[in-house]
Amino acid sequence: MFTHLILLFLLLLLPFLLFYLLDRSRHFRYQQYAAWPQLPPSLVWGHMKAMHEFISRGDAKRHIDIVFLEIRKYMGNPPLMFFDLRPLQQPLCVVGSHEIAEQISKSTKAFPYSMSKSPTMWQLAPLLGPHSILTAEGEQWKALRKRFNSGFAHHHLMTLLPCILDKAGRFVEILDGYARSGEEFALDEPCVSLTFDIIGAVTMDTDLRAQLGPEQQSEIVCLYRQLTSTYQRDAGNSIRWDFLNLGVKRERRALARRIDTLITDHIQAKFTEYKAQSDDKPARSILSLSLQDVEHLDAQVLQETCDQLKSFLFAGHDTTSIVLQWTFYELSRTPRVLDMLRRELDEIFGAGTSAAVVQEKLLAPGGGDILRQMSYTSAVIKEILRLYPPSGTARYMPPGKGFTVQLPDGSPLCLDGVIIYSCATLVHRDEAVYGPTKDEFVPERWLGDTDTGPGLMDEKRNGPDATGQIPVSAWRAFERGPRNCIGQELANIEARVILACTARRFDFEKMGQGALARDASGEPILNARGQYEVESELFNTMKVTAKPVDGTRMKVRLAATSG
Ligand code: HEM
Repeated sequence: MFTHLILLFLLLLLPFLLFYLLDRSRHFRYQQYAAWPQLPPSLVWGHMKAMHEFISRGDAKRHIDIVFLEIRKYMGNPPLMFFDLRPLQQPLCVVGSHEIAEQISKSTKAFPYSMSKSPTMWQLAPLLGPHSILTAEGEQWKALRKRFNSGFAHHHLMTLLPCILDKAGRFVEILDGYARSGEEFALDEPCVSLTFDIIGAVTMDTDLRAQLGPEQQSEIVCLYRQLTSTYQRDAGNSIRWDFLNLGVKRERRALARRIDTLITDHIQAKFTEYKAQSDDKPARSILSLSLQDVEHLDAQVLQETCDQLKSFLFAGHDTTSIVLQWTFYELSRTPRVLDMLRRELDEIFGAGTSAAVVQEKLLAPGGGDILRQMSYTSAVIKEILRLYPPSGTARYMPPGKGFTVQLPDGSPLCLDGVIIYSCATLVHRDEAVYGPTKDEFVPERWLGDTDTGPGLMDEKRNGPDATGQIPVSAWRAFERGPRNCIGQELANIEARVILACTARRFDFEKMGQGALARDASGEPILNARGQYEVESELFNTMKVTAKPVDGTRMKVRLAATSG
């Protein structure tokens, strides 16, 4: 009898419960973020269904940034877009206006280190380590940045030029081999190996031997490659399901532990070596600089240093290899730019195109200044990073912090409680800033302004583009503010050196996706913008960062001018 009464009571309660849930859902879906620009939400699916529809309109492997570009256009170019992905993910706001992106990244009195990083970055903990500079906050982050800043300063990196040139020389040999054999290959592989070798030498003071192939490369490289591949299994998907896959999590933890052991052993050996070294022959790597003031290598310093080396390996190899791949591709289909670039390199380095010629010039007294003279080369790199930024930044402020930005129409918007994705791809392709050529490869737009550093925070230049100049905050491939990229100078030096060694020596030809279209006589078709037409567009896919979808399949030949 009593049980019946309870059942009856529950039955009577059910409509109220349903009404309450419906009311809450309505609030979540329709009212809570009603002021934010968004696609029409569905009561059940939020924006998941609408997003899925956009994704299905093209190749499902395209990077989510490309889908965001399409949604922004559909929505009439709002400065930011809200996506309700609850309950699968927290609400997401994608920012495409440089004025708002700048407010998110800059230091203010209330938020000196800018908005906090997003908790979604914890997915990368096995790759970066739990104490990574990329995810650290507050004073802990500040101390790490201080400890490593001097290692990434220009004058220190210039002392590492011989080692960068040495690795670039090996890269040229590998491409020479492909040119001789004429075989098709994925350019991603030699580019990643090259940047692995450079980052290993520059930061860890070790030869990772990544360019020597699978048999000879260091175990760290093999394990790191295995670990990154666990993040690429659902490449292209915007909603990541691997958080539900406990097997993948276990695999990542096991790989991360083995990498940690190798790196901590390496740090201990180097520490002993540095302490035994005489002061007149100091080691030059970023690791040695960071251990300079360390008297005793306790467990905490060891783990912290290990996490930073892992973070440098991750952040420092993938991004730069992407820049190289897109640069070689765009050069292969833009003869005007290739010609200008080669002319600049001829003027600076003379007629010979071998890596040895470049090495000799750059290592001669005053050689470092040559890198500064490479203005067209720098404009090419800056333009590639505008069109194909490998990553953006994801931030989050818990509810109640009061992190408020001003929208372009002057109204305030509190960003608390929402994952904020400041999307460099959207900012870099904003028609209001870059005009009708926003999607075109035009390095000339940067001539006279090839700097990729923080730039001056001039209010006028950050405001609407009244002067015709591109506002400094509208180029943010390395992000801006206190959490900007610590390795940007290294990336710039690497890219310039590698282009100096290769751009005149090789002609690349894209195979498959992005291959040149040809007329009836087999000649490539030059369009009005000075670019060869392609059969299908090459595009980025999500592989932790944004990478060309097919690994950039290429053939390479020795250029007619090479000698
Ligand atoms: C073209 C190459 C590169 C690009 C486009 C790039 C881009 C970026 C971006 C967008 C961020 C901000 C990430 C965020 O907010 O979550 C960042 C941070 C960072 N990058 Fe790079 N990066 C490049 C090369 C490098 C290199 C060569 C290194 C060398 C170690 C490096 C190390 C780092 C580190 C440690 C941070 C975190 C800085 C901090 O929070 O204090 N990056 N990078």
